[in-house]
Amino acid sequence: MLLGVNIDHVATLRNARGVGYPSPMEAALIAETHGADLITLHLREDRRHIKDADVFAIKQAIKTRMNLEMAMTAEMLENAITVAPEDVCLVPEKREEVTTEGGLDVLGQQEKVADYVQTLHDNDIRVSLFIGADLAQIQAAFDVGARVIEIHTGAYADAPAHGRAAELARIVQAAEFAANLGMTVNAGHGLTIQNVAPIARIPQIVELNIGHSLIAQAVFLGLPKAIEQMKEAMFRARVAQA
Ligand SMILES: CC(=O)[C@@H](O)[C@H](O)COP(=O)(O)O
Ligand SMILES: NCC(=O)COP(=O)(O)O
Repeated sequence: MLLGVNIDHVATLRNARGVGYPSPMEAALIAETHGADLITLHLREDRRHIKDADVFAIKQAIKTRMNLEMAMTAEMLENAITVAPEDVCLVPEKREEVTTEGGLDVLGQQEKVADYVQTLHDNDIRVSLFIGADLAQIQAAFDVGARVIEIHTGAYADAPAHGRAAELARIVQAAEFAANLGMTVNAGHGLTIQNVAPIARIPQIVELNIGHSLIAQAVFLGLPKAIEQMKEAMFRARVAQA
């Protein structure tokens, strides 16, 4: 199981004072040196954390691969084609949101999503759609040509203890459904060292993208240790499940 380290919130800390540190570039290089299988970053329309210069510079510097998260806008599409990351993950964005609240509504905009998927594929960029654990949305993702999805685990992560099992069951069913379609299944959002194991035990999920909680842990433990702890938790869960 692969770990994508999302470095958005290194940029949040940097931007708090408008200085050049902590550097998202340095975080990306440390992360991939200490176990990250890929680097994920979300270039939001409002640039509240990651900036355009971060994306261009990090793409040149990393040795693993870049998973660039972006909204479906002409500006972001042009950026993606110029930067040419290995992966683009299309995510919904609302200016007023604190974080990504829901999955992409593929069903309600199939033609538009299909156009973005095709254009990115034509530029040799693999496309993942960030969607909720919703079978109709997964089918729509397949129908518009996407062969990778990232299941939004926020509802699971935010669920109260008595509601978590139901959210987990939805993710298990969604992962099985997507894998049966031949899709690559990733997952992410709100995952922590405390809640990651049940998600890591889902055999069809091949990659987790984790950012906020990992960077938070890094404040106290350092980034290498935080990554090591997360990979250990994922590995133990996987082995226990086997
Ligand atoms: C798409 C997703 O779940 C994460 O990448 C999240 O968007 C991180 O960025 P924010 O914390 O700014 O929402
Ligand atoms: N797509 C999920 C991601 O990249 C990281 O989300 P989070 O761990 O910051 O909530």
